[in-house]
Amino acid sequence: MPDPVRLLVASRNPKKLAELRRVLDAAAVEGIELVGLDEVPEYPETPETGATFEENALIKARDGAAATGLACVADDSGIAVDALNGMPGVLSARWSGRHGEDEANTSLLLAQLADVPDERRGAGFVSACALVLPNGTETVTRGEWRGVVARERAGGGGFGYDPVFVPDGGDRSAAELSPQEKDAASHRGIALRALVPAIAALR
Ligand SMILES: O=P(O)(O)OP(=O)(O)OP(=O)(O)OC[C@H]1O[C@@H](n2cnc3c(O)ncnc32)[C@H](O)[C@@H]1O
Ligand SMILES: [Mg+2]
Repeated sequence: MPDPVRLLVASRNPKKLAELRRVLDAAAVEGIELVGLDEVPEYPETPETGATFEENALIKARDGAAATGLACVADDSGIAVDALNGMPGVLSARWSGRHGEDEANTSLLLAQLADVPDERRGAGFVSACALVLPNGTETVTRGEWRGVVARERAGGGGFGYDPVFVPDGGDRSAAELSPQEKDAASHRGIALRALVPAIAALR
């Protein structure tokens, strides 16, 4: 058996990282070893200031591939709310001002939508996943998960806006789904599964 190909999974969000690993593991691509950012020397990271999810995912994956010489996969994601003309979008992680403050971000979104009636609370989680190879080859995929923004939080699973996002076709929030249920339907699950053929081709 040849040595496994090492694939860097570039995310600083432990809960998102766990989802990335779960979906890639479930795809059971043999001969690929997933490597986390804590297993490679630290490298400077370009700010995620792209105008689109695709640009930001590429920023993260290009940094990882260039710094380590490994193939690198990265996700950039967020929630696009219809009544806010697609915002927070690429600003989802820092909607309340600071990067990664889930509680404050969710509270602000609920407050902004307080007067929006039930029939206009549609939203979509969006994920762009990028795979960048050391030779410069780039592949980007996208997934979307439609639902509505609830009026209050429910559930303790997931992360980010999950407690206030109720996916279409059910009445539970994303934070009330099992990890497997979330992976099967989610934006990131869709985008990552679309990337699997390109990952399998690394071997
Ligand atoms: O950039 P990395 O290090 O991967 O981790 P991050 O958490 O900063 O991730 P993003 O920059 O892509 O920001 C995505 C934000 O969108 C939200 N988000 C994305 N996917 C989500 C999901 O599945 N459930 C809930 N919120 C999600 C969440 O608030 C994240 O902070
Ligand atoms: Mg980020």
